[in-house]
Amino acid sequence: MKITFIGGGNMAIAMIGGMLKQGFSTNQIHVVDPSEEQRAHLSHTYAIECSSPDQPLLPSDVILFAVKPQQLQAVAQSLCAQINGALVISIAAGVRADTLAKWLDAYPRIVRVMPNTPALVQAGMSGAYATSNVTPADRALTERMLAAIGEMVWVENESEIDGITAISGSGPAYVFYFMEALQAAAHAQGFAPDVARKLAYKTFEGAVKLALQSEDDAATLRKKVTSKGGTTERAINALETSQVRTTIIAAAAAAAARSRELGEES
Ligand SMILES: NC(=O)C1=CN([C@@H]2O[C@H](COP(=O)(O)OP(=O)(O)OC[C@H]3O[C@@H](n4cnc5c(N)ncnc54)[C@H](OP(=O)(O)O)[C@@H]3O)[C@@H](O)[C@H]2O)C=CC1
Ligand SMILES: O=C(O)[C@@H]1CCC=N1
Repeated sequence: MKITFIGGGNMAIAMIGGMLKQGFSTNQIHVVDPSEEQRAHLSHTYAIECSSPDQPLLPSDVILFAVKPQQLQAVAQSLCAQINGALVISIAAGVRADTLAKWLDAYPRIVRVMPNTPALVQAGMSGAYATSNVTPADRALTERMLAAIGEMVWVENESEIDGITAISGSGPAYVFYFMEALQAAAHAQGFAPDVARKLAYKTFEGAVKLALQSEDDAATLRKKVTSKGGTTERAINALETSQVRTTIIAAAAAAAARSRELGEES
């Protein structure tokens, strides 16, 4: 399988890094990016071949669009004549498959994927939607690629990709936000930055590990930490009073709405 990434930014790097660690070889991956500095960085770090957008595409089984949603129309139209029967995958937030198909002169075989950056450490979570002309072999190709960077689910309705974007696509940023806050809290308790970081990160690691291995749901695990009249109860009460739970749900809804909006704008 040969894959050409169109765009070598943050998400492409996370996918490529994860794929290379999981058995893909450097000659299976090619990247097109306009920045000479970015191409040099990718070639140097991952030993993969990179080219600029004005050079012809190399023959590929998969052409994966990893540019910003606002860049996708111009980029897709400029490459339309060079798709040559490859499976087209787009990871751009919001942009609908039929919109991309139109920019590619009614190209029929398109899969929309919403990955996330933990792909870099093979702990990614991706959602995928296939248009009706995507073949079983195309699905298998997509699954092979996504299995290398973590877990994946197929969705039947394209609109579900907006929800996936809001939860697992953007989700790592919400988690990092909470980690930043916990680290700041540790610092406020007088711990040095390196100790504060360790306390916060290891607490996340331990809680996630426990939740993944436990038969208890998250609410039960939380209650097991919360002694009656104790310290955790005070903290959880403060979170509830500040409506943190409601705010997280509203934040994810705002992300899903932005995904739909990006679809309307494109
Ligand atoms: N970051 C994330 O966690 C996730 C991102 N996504 C989606 O992935 C896509 C990429 O996001 P992200 O990696 O964060 O963005 P980046 O801006 O980091 O990467 C996009 C890259 O595409 C390059 N580019 C611009 N024009 C062209 C062109 N003509 N040909 C080839 N490459 C080009 C950009 O170069 P330059 O900067 O010079 O313009 C940039 O290096 C977006 O559509 C986003 O919605 C999906 C899931 C998660
Ligand atoms: O913020 C964004 O728009 C992209 C999509 C999901 C994560 N990053």
